[in-house]
Amino acid sequence: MSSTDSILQVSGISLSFKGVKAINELSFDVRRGEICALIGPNGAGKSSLLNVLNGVYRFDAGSIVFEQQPFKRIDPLTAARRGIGRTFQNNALFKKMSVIDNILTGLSRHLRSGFIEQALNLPRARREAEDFRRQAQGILEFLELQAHRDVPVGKLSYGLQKRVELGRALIAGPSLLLLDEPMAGMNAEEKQEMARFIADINRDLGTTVVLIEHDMSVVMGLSDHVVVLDYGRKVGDGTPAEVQANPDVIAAYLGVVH
Ligand SMILES: Nc1ncnc2c1ncn2[C@@H]1O[C@H](COP(=O)(O)OP(=O)(O)OP(=O)(O)O)[C@@H](O)[C@H]1O
Repeated sequence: MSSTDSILQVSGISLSFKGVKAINELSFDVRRGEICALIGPNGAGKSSLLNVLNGVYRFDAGSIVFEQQPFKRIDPLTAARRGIGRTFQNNALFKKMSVIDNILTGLSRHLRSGFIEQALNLPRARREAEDFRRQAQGILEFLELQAHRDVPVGKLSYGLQKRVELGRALIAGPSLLLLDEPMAGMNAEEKQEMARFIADINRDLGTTVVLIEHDMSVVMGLSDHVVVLDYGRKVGDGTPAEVQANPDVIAAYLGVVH
């Protein structure tokens, strides 16, 4: 793979918490336009890795190149501005706010008008607000959430709430979308729907996706590329079929109940 094919190059990164190596000399590439799944037993370092990739944690060693630009001291705001979107394991939506207003919170980092302009509802702030609502409307349609537009998020089913969270990450137009267990806690039907939306985002919007998922049938059906972690180290990297046949991966999973 040439370097222009890859959107993300992780080279030899390590991260420790008081002597615990959460990530240990990890290297892998994510190809532009692919869906890459991160799998591995509990505590393998998957969430820590997503936290490194969107600037929540700072890695101790190694290097990361995103969109041909190195990043060392990136923070979540800069990561978002550079095109890295993220959802979390436990969603952090505003339960009393409507679906559309929750989705709009995903744009607050992109405001061009200042606080005073917004408070006084000056023309630039007004135009910006209209622009943002149009974008949110587009996301609602894409994720088939129009019927729930004005409903407080807390009144929606769990599966729909997770879809709103996806919309909130999507409205900022990320080129790389990091999803931390997007199907956790869902029933089979909700999982299938979420998998369909992730595939649609990837195909129709061209968004590269890196996701953490425990359900192997979802991973195998949805991803182009699978990276397997165990104790912070990479133990497998390839297509779903390659990874499934890898003896090290089988060993890492033996006896592990997910
Ligand atoms: N903020 C933190 N402080 C201290 N230790 C941490 C912190 N975050 C993660 N760890 C440790 O780093 C290791 C990797 O944890 P991490 O949550 O990244 O694993 P994971 O693969 O995402 O697990 P899970 O599937 O359970 O979410 C674990 O030993 C964990 O206890």
